[in-house]
Amino acid sequence: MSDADTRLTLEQLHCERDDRVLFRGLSLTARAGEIWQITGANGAGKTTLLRILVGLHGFYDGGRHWWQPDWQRELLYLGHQPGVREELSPLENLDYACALNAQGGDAMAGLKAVGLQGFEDVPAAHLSAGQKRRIALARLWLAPKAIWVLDEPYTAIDQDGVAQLDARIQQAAEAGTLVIYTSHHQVGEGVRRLHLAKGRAEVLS
Ligand SMILES: Nc1ncnc2c1ncn2[C@@H]1O[C@H](COP(=O)(O)OP(=O)(O)OP(=O)(O)O)[C@@H](O)[C@H]1O
Repeated sequence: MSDADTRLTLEQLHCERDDRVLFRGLSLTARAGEIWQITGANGAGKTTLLRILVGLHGFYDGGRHWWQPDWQRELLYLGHQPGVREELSPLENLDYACALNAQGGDAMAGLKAVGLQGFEDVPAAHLSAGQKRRIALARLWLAPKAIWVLDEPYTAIDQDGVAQLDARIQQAAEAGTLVIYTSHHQVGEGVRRLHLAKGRAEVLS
């Protein structure tokens, strides 16, 4: 691997919330084509770490991190909540998200890929939790981005959807995308693991 493959570097990151250390001394390098799963118990700091990485959690206590140049243009971030507007349809939600994030692609094809064909014009308020999550996930099937940061992407997704998402993540990584996600699922083969626990952050694989 060359330096050109480096997408993200963390150097001695340290974060406390409410006087509780979430992680300290967190250093790692994440490269193109790697898949990183962040694990840890509820409240361990997984969401906080992702929000720090994408610039949504401005205050933290030490260390630094930096991305490849132009990372914001290359970032596809899906937060802990599906982030859909209830009054809009899946198609409108996806168009809106793509416009906000400068992402192109065929929205209908994305919705079809996540099994929402036939629901494209139904207000999101009338959809199930899993279907709302699928609206957000449809972006993974649109124009490619070099960096995916996904907070609990498997939440509310059924077994077939989980298998499909696993395959999509693998496919993206094979095409060079760096994928970082949080999940309580078992860590898959070839996936690197960062575990947060009791103020410690350990790279386990
Ligand atoms: N809005 C907030 N204000 C203050 N502290 C918060 C806030 N949100 C979370 N925390 C604290 O930060 C810690 C880490 O929360 P975070 O959401 O990052 O955990 P997590 O590992 O993602 O948990 P989960 O698996 O439950 O999603 C928690 O212990 C919580 O007490």
